[in-house]
Amino acid sequence: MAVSTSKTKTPAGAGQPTPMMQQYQRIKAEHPDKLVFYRMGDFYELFYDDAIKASRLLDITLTARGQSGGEPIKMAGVPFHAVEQYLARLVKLGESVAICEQIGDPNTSKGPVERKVVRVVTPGTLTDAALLDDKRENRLLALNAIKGRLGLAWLTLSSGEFKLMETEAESLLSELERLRPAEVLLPDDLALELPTTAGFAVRRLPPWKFSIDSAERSLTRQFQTQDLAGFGVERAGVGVGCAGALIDYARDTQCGALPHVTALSVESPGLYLTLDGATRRNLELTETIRGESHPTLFSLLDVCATAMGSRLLRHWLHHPLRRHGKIMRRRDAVASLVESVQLGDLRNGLAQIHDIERIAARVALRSARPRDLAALRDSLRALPDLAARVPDNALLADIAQRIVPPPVTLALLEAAILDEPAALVREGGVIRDGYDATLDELRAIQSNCGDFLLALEASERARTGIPNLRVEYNRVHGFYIEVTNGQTDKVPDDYRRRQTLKNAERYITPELKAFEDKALSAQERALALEKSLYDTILDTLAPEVPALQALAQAVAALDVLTAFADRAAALDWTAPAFVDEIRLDIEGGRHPVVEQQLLDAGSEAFIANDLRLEPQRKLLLITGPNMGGKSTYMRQAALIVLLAHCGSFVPARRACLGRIDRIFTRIGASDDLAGGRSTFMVEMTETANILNNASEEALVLMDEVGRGTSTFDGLALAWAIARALIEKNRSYTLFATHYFELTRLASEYAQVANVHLDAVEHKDKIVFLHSVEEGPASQSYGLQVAQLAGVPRDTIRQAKRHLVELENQSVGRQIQGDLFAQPVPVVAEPEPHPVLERLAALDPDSLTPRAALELLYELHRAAN
Ligand SMILES: Nc1ncnc2c1ncn2[C@@H]1O[C@H](COP(=O)(O)OP(=O)(O)OP(=O)(O)O)[C@@H](O)[C@H]1O
Repeated sequence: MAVSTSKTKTPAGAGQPTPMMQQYQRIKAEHPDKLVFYRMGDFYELFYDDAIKASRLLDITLTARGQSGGEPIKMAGVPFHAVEQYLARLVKLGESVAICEQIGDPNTSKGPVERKVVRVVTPGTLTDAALLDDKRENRLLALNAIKGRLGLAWLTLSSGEFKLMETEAESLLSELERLRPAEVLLPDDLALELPTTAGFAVRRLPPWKFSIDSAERSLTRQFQTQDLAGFGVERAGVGVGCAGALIDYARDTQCGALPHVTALSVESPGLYLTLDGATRRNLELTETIRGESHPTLFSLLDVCATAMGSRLLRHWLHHPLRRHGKIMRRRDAVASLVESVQLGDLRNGLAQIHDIERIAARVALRSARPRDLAALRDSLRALPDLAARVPDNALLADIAQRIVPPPVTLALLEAAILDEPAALVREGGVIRDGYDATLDELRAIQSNCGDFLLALEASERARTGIPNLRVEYNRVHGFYIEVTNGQTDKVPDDYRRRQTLKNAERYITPELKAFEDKALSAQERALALEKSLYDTILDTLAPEVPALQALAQAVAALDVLTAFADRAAALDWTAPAFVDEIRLDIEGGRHPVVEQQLLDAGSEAFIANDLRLEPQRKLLLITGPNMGGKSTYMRQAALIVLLAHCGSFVPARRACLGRIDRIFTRIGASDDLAGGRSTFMVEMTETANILNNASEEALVLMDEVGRGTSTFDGLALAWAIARALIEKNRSYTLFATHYFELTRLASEYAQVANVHLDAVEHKDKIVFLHSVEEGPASQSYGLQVAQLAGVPRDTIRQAKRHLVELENQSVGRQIQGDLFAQPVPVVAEPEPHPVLERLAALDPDSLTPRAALELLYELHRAAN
């Protein structure tokens, strides 16, 4: 727990606020929605409500100091040297912080030292290495919706990537899942509920910030262009408005320009396979359903040697390509890498490369530290060797061509920066000897210091006859001559006492004083000179930033392709083939993550399975016992398709993929309690999305749809949904179900086939075979699985008895058979109403008028 002990002026006195508090209030008024970290000496202090909030969020002590306007001033503080760790925590909690530094000189200023907000830290605009996750992009996103059109613009400040798109308003949630922003900006008059559990901070801005006019002004100013014609954004009006709001916001947070954000590009929706939010979650691409980072497809594949590679891999997994041409370029590059004898060396070479992308951004933002520049230099130096190892292939040759170090940058860094520079410029020890003559001279004065002191010591010993006299230096007292107490009577007249110790006296002489002045001023001047040389180096590097960013992208792509090759070789994956047809043909397919888990656990080997879908066989009804492997089989199909579309090899013996435009999944039960939707409601919302949007090129996975409601409702729904998928959507469909009745669809439709996962009973135990066979399953083994799970034997026995009763009843009534008799299912035969029974039984001709009237009253009573 940090306790503020700042000794600087306390805001004191009742009545009028002190000048310092007036200054604080002025600054706070400009940042009402942020926590203001107000620098006071060695602390950042927070006041009033900010202090209360920070003390709660950061668990720091809340104090009160002095009064302002008759009220005690609440205050909390954090030490300046630990500020990063507090910022990291606040930003994680979605807070934004304005950092207000002392920029005036406390010794010369009258009244409070001049202070200014020098940067604003918000969740979506982080660039500090200490606050960023190496393996994840940090995105700021702005969105708006006008007349059913959704505009989105997003910026990754740590790389300069700036994009926009326009799409239908319904895509909002899936786009948020795809882009995973850290912070979202939207107009404050937009009536839109964003998911509260999505892990991003939300900031509402005045609507005019999103206007096209304002956006054009901000964007042309940013890019220094006359208009936006060169960016191809004319047809994305809502998106342009978002881009404008976003760039203004990002500039404000950095309190200055963003020189590395040099272009804006439009992302067209048809570029990637569409994956909705549920699908991304269900397939556990980068996070498990429980939100953990392991085991996922990403954790299996991420053997990238650089952080840039890891981030690009994450991006590729969420953006599988659609066009076969581009995919095959990547796949062929992976194939050449798999074949290459240099693969190991390439990976070692990549491991030498630091995070050029983020360093370049810090250069642009002028926050690059000396060690960033040293790391940049070492990385650039390693590039030619890396490029030389790239095997011969079209895409790889393109990449190799782009990983050439910019010669001027490398030469400058090699000449200017020490091999291992100090962490901070103000400590000195950053600029290499020989880079600047004046700096060399100033440094020579300091390093000659030692010789001078030794010579002076010898001559003073000779002059005074004091053999143990010493000439020394310390930071507090400067230079001095030390004489032990027994010898002080020998001290000459020109010695002036500087300090008295217990056993010795320390003196200074005019000669030593003159040397001290020269040495200390040389040191100060050297530090100031290093600082200004460093600033000039940053200036010189700034125009190179776009080239460094392009270079970083190329290194990242090489890294991901190399990681794909490593995985392909290590995990025995094969290159997929692509055809321009409707077909999905997988031989010996495996689920990559489940397979690895089985391997890690040392259990039985994963059973590979085939899958064939084509226009004459478009829907597979998958039956089989619980735990049989239905979900695994379905998910592995989606993962193989997705991996293939990323350019990776796939876990199969052979795979041939036709045209696919989307992957939909309706898998597993998940309550969306925060969104106020029950399991069944989530299930039906996802199903509605599929039925409304899946085309014949979509891959649809339906896992036990209908199980969230009563048996008959569920069965009837599953039946109708399957028919819609066959007749209307005609998508590639895998439909797992426990409703055996659905297996009859195969006799009704030629495009439907039954497959099942097998199990056998062995000595009252069930053994899962995990192999997919043609035809429907013969039984469900539900009770055996329950027994396996440890349900008490008594309960299992009772269940068995009840099962027999149920089966007898259902045979007697033949209820489920009716479902398939007609296109419109009759779910259950209703019990005949007593009134109807009575009416059916009577003979109207035999009734008197009076008896008829009485009967009418009687029936009326019965009906009510
Ligand atoms: N092909 C396979 N080879 C080896 N083990 C497998 C295979 N498929 C599945 N398994 C194992 O069986 C477990 C259960 O598989 P899965 O969840 O796919 O079953 P399921 O049929 O969907 O069950 P439920 O109907 O209860 O949802 C997996 O966690 C995995 O350990």
